[in-house]
Amino acid sequence: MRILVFGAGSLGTLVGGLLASVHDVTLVARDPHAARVSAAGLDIVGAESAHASPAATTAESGHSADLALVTVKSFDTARAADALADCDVGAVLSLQNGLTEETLAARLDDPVLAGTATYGARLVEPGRVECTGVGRIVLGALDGGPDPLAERVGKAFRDAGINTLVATDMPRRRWEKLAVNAGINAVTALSRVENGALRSSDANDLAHRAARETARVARLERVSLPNRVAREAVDRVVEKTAANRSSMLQDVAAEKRTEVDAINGAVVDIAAEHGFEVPTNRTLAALLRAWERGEGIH
Ligand SMILES: NC(=O)C1=CN([C@@H]2O[C@H](COP(=O)(O)OP(=O)(O)OC[C@H]3O[C@@H](n4cnc5c(N)ncnc54)[C@H](O)[C@@H]3O)[C@@H](O)[C@H]2O)C=CC1
Ligand SMILES: CC(C)(CO)C(=O)C(=O)O
Repeated sequence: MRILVFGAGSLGTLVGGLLASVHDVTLVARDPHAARVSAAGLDIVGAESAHASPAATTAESGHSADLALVTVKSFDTARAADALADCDVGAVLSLQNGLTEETLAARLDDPVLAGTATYGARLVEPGRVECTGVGRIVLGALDGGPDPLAERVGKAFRDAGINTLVATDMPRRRWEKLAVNAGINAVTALSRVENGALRSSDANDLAHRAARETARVARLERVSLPNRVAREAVDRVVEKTAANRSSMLQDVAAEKRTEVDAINGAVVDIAAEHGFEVPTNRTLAALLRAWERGEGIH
């Protein structure tokens, strides 16, 4: 399969590097990473280890591929979609956090698949990515149900040794992941604690409230996600990732823009479309945006 990875930073470089063992992969990245991969290939270290030699470029458009993976941060999705509109791709798959597939689907005529990733990745330096945890890619039709295209993409991932599940219930899975991220990411980022601190602190209640509100909005969107399931998902992920610093906490610590708009912000916006108020998500989003503005992050 010819695969374009749009936005090869941490996750895109790891997944693209693994896919390159059996597929024809091109990374769209920024220099000096793109130049380094073009010249000397890339090293995957940590929980996975390999040397891979995908093509790499800084050119955003004009590509042709069977599949485009979108791995930019959620706030760069619209720009990625506009660049992909000038590429000839058979399908698009997002592995991002937050609700980004709608942005892609609204701007592209190509079929858009939904995906989630629990692999951990960190770009250590140009040309070198660390796999900080072997997780799983889950992908499937954006609206749910069986999908031959998703099956083909899933097989291509598995052929490259990537732990992959093709799911027929992506709407529920996306909203459950959104509930987890809405609860854990914003609360840990604002209180500057590891995920495990949510086991016992007052912040635990805040995370549960954000997740329950997200479940309520999912149901308004006709996605079956009971409050209890969303709350238990938060508790399960807190237990499994107790020692982790959430991606949003890492962004705040590095004084980088967060993905709050595609997580808590998306919950607020979709709730508003239904005339529904989500005060916990609204407050969390407002605090994070106030921090971003205060830091001068755009
Ligand atoms: N890193 C991880 O372990 C995981 C990340 N994710 C999600 O995956 C997404 C990506 O995360 P990371 O890889 O950590 O972010 P990252 O910031 O390391 O990578 C994104 C890359 O896209 C590049 N990019 C953005 N616009 C571009 C453009 N127009 N042309 C070329 N390159 C462009 C950036 O330069 C950056 O290197 C996020 O939504 C994140 O939440 C999900 C699961 C795990
Ligand atoms: C699951 C969780 C909360 C793990 O830290 C995550 O997805 C993130 O940090 O973005």
